[in-house]
Amino acid sequence: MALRTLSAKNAGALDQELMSAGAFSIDQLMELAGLSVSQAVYKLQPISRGNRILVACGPGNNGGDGLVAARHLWHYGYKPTMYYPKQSKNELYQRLAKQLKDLNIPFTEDFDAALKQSDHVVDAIFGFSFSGEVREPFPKVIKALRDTKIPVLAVDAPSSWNIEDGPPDSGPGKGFHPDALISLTAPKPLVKWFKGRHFVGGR
Ligand SMILES: NC(=O)C1=CN([C@@H]2O[C@H](COP(=O)(O)OP(=O)(O)OC[C@H]3O[C@@H](n4cnc5c(N)ncnc54)[C@H](O)[C@@H]3O)[C@@H](O)[C@H]2O)[C@@H](O)CC1
Ligand SMILES: [K+]
Repeated sequence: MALRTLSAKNAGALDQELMSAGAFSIDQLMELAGLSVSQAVYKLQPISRGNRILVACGPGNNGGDGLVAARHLWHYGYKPTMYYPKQSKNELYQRLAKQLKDLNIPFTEDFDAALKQSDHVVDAIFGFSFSGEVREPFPKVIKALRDTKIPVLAVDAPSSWNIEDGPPDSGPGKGFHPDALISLTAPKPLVKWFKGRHFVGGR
């Protein structure tokens, strides 16, 4: 089936439209996005085959989706661990992080050590607003995601991929092909290069 895709610009415009004419709030959209991410993990990684989920969160809304997903995963019975090195001062993310801390979900600064003790990883580092070269502290994280044998679910985009042109030719993301992808609202043009299992979720 041919998939219709939304460019980064149009995906941003659609979010704006949902939050104006559509009367949705950002919290609501993020909650639906994160819920979908948690449901994709539930399908990909039955709890009986390992419940340790490492959730890598970036500084923007893609990271926010990861924060929401982790809370739902905890309630399903998984054991999430958070890697969230660039924590935003934005009130929405602070509330989401507090909700996780109140559940005693651990936050780690050592991504490599946490990866070794995980059964599945959620890549919620960058979504449709990623551009340019990957900046610190994320290059080593992207490399670890590229090299690990542990299955990776990418949220909205494999982090470091160009939203329109797909996998990068150089840099830490060269050769990074996650096992699964969940597109939010609608797939982005990069899905043309994606070969793994694909879900669509969110509003
Ligand atoms: N349509 C939907 O259903 C929704 C989408 N949401 C999510 O929001 C995402 C887009 O969120 P944002 O626009 O906040 O942006 P992103 O989360 O994609 O990334 C922006 C952040 O990454 C940083 N960044 C960008 N390029 C970088 C680089 N090269 N190196 C290091 N840091 C870099 C920026 O400084 C910014 O902090 C979507 O992909 C999706 O995951 C939801 O949270 C809300 C609902
Ligand atoms: K991502």
